Amino acid sequence: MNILVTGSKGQLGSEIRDAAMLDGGLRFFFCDLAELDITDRDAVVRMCERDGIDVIINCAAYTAVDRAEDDADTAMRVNRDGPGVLAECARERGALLLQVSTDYVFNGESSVPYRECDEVSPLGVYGQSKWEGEELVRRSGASYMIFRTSWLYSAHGNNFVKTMLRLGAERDELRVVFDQVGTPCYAADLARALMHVLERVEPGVNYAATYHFSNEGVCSWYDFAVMIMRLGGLGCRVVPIESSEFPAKVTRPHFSVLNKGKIKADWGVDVPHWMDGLERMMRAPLARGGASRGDA
Ligand SMILES: NC(=O)C1=CN([C@@H]2O[C@H](COP(=O)(O)OP(=O)(O)OC[C@H]3O[C@@H](n4cnc5c(N)ncnc54)[C@H](OP(=O)(O)O)[C@@H]3O)[C@@H](O)[C@H]2O)C=CC1
Ligand SMILES: Cc1cn([C@H]2C[C@H](O)[C@@H](COP(=O)(O)OP(=O)(O)O[C@H]3O[C@@H](C)C(=O)[C@@H](O)[C@H]3O)O2)c(=O)[nH]c1=O
Repeated sequence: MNILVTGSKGQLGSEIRDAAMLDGGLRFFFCDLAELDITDRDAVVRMCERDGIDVIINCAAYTAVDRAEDDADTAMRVNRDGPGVLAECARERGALLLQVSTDYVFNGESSVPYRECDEVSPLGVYGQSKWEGEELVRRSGASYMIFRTSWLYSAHGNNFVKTMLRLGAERDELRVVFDQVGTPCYAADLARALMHVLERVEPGVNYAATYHFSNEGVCSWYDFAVMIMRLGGLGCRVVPIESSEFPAKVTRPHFSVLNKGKIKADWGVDVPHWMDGLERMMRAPLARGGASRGDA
């Protein structure tokens, strides 16, 4: 099976690359923006033909949540139009598309973990663009699976954990919101789940499914920050604040925990607890800085 990974130098793409090294059965082709812009239809078709691609894993995205409010055109182009291009190409060649999406498609008004069939109502441009990307994939006629995840972090690239480790080493005190509740997801665990599914897909089956995947458990960004400081051995005090006290362009959902029952039932995917994921990430050589393309 020949697998194209787009946006391969981001957090998830990098973790898939690491996971792929341990898996001999699948043949991967990794491309980031410099090699393949997912919005460039001709380039996507050419590359898929050249490499005989059977599966596309789309890790390319515009992930700057606040910046997207002022740069909606780019966010929409990458997060909506890009998956549309990939889905069309997948349909034409009978390939399978794995699209990655977000908990930010929900408005956070629920008090129980979101299921795949729950109504979406994004609060900002980023969430809206990801939802519209999902819809283009669903309507394309391609064989697809959409994986919504949340609060992704990795030793590769930039994310909340690395920001907390950096700021925690510089400051005595950090103020972090306690009224946004969700579940962090170690990108290595999502990468492993995607590999697990890929190893079990059956040729010729037309998949059309949406799944939720993050780590197990529930916490606020405040709880997450406290645990990061503790595991990082940092003395920085973390002060809980309300979202209104942390200036941001866009409102984040107050509750965006995902229910992962469906992916566990359909594929037998193993889901580690978020604290377990965080412990493993902190042991990775790049966790506290070091050279990673995403850190530039
Ligand atoms: N980060 C998070 O907290 C969460 C992410 N997700 C979703 O998970 C997926 C993976 O996210 P993550 O790994 O964090 O993303 P990153 O932002 O780490 O990586 C995205 C990659 O896509 C590249 N890219 C941007 N535009 C294009 C384009 N037009 N064509 C090809 N590549 C492009 C980026 O390049 P460059 O850096 O040069 O722009 C970057 O290398 C995304 O779909 C995201 O929406 C879901 C929930 C949480
Ligand atoms: C740095 C910092 C952030 N915060 C808040 C801001 C925000 O509400 C929350 C998390 O900060 P971030 O900037 O990481 O948040 P954000 O960019 O909203 O993270 C999101 O990214 C996109 C791509 C997703 O798909 C989501 O699942 C989610 O991971 O913590 C503090 O309260 N104090 C701080 O010192």
